[in-house]
Parts: sequence; structure tokens; C-alpha cells
Amino acid sequence: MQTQMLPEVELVTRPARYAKLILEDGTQFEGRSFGYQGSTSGEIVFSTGMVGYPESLTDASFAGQILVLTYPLIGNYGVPASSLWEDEHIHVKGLIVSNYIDTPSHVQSTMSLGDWLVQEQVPALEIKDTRLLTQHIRDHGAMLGKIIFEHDVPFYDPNHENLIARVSTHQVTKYGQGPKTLALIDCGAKKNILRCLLKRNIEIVTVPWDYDLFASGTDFHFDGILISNGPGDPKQATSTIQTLRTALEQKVPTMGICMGNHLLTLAAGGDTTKMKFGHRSQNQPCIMKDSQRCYITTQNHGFVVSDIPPGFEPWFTNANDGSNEGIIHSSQPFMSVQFHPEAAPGPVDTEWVFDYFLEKI
Ligand SMILES: NC(=O)CC[C@H](N)C(=O)O
Repeated sequence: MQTQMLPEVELVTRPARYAKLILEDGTQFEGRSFGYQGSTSGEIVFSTGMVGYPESLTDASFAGQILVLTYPLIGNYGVPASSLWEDEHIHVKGLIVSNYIDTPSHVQSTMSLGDWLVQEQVPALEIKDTRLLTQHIRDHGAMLGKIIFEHDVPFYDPNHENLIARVSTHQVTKYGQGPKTLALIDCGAKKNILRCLLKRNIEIVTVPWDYDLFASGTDFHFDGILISNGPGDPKQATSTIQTLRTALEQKVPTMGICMGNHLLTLAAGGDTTKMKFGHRSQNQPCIMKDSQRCYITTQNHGFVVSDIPPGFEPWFTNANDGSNEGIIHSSQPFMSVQFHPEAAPGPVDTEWVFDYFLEKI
């Protein structure tokens, strides 16, 4: 029997660098850096999903936030090609994990997570006790935080800024073909929304968050509106809310996803508030109205519909905490979901919501 020699592996050892994670209430954690070595600040949020860090990091809804991943091993499958990301670059302001794995093994991997974070100038720390950190946020509520190397930086509250204006597209772009046209208001749309729509024989026109679809100069016809996910406080997106008010008046079929659920609610006269610590994971159970049917959904939100607008009723309700997970109008084709029917990452059980809406167009 022949003994096969293993190829020689060059071990690259980087000197360990440490930094601090400081929360707004003074709580501190020391961590080992595995990303860009520079200070950063934002709102600290945690996700309990077991997979999907490439998709989460590139989800524009995380803009302004430092993401804590509670799944203990992160980095094992590296980073896939950018065609599989949710946007062209990383949106989180920082990343906190328990154990970073620097030796990725996956057929789709093109680089390690650490290299990607360095390339995109995103700081990341391994703090070991992500469980303690998460329990702290769960007990005391969402709070600001910062990752500090040598230079201190001030705390930064992303909910006081119109982040949608920063992540939205600046141009009108047509995709796909089909007998009907859907206007997609891009508040920071995950790419999988477009991928899901493109499978469905429809033309899609993406427009910026503040594009007036009803202005006389609009040179394309549309049969329905889809409002995407997006970062920050929905009440900052006043132009989108105004456009949606007109859409409701003119009875244009309209659907919202996550931020879209908030914006439709606000346009229709309901209200949104900030949750204690939000829902971020791929296993949020949502019960559909008039049924015992429970869908397992992907979520990433810190705000919630607190007042259902007149004429609408709750469409889905979270089975864990009873919070609203979507609204639907009792007679008109207006509907929205708090979860992500496009998933990425997560279960695809609610992709039918796209078909349900497109049937109304
Ligand atoms: N994923 C989203 O669209 C998030 C919506 C909003 N920024 C929130 O945190 O609730």
C-alpha cells in the first residue's frame, strides 16, 4: 500500500490584537480582533441564527448596527462569491462572535471571513461570552455600543439618522420581463427579493426610496408596488410614506416586507414602536390569521407595528411574544409581512407570499 504525502501547508500566524467592546451602560468585554483594526460604534443587536453570516452581514437593514452572533462557531464555511451576497458590500458596523474559525472549508468559499472583514474595513471581535452579552441586552434592552482599539469614538445611534437614504439605490432600473410591472421601492432591498421576483415572470422596476411614483414625469407604468426591507427607524422615511399614502388612495396593489410592513402601517394611519431587543434569527414562529398554521420565518427587525391601521387586520402573529408579524386589508389588495419571505438566510416556507400578492396584480 502506498502512503500519500499530504501537501505542505503554509501556516500564516497573525499577531493577536485585543480591543474592548463597551456598552452604553458602561459594561465592558475584552475581545480578540479578527477583522479590521479600527474603532467603531453603533447599536448592538444579536442574532440567534445558526447559519447565514454572509447574507446577514450584507443585509442593508443592519446598517449602523454592531451584530452579535450567538451561534458559537462562525467562519467555518468562509465567504461565497459576491453573487450570493445580499448587497455589494458589508453593512454591519462591527461583528462580535464567540469562536472565529480561520480555516474555512466549503466548496463555495472564496476567502476567509477575517480577510473579508479586513478588506471591507469592518472591525470584529471574539469575546467568548456572547451568551452573557446577549442575556445582558435581553434583560436591559437594545443599547448602543462601541469597539475600541487605541482611539476612542463617540456612541452613535443609527435610529436618529435617515439610513434608508444612505443605502437606497439612486437610479431607476428595469429587470426581467412579463405581462405586468412591479415597482420595487428600494429602502435597502436584499438581493434575494429581486431573485425571488425574477423567477415569477414579471417586470420589476426598482426605484429610490424617495422616488415619486405618482409624479407626472414618471415614464413607466406599474401595476403594483413592493416596499423592501431597510435600516433604522421607519418614521425617518417620510417620502416613502407619502408615496404609499397616494398608492393607498389610488388603490394600487401594495405589499411590504419588514421595513415595508412598517411603512405601509404608517401610511395607512397605524403606528410603529421600538421593541425591547427585536427579532433576529431564522426560527421565528408566525401564526397566520384564521388558522392554526405556524410558519417558521427569517427575521431581522427592531421596530414593530404597535397599532394596526384602520381597515387592516393582523395577518400573522408571533407565536413567541404575540407581536404583530404582518397586516392585510380586509377588502383591498394591501398587505405586508414583518418576516422575510425571500429568506436568505433561512427557511423558504413563506415564499408563497410573493405568489399570493402577485395574483392580486
Ligand atoms: N429588516 C428590516 O427591514 C428592518 C426594519 C427596521 N429597520 C427594524 O429594525 O425594525
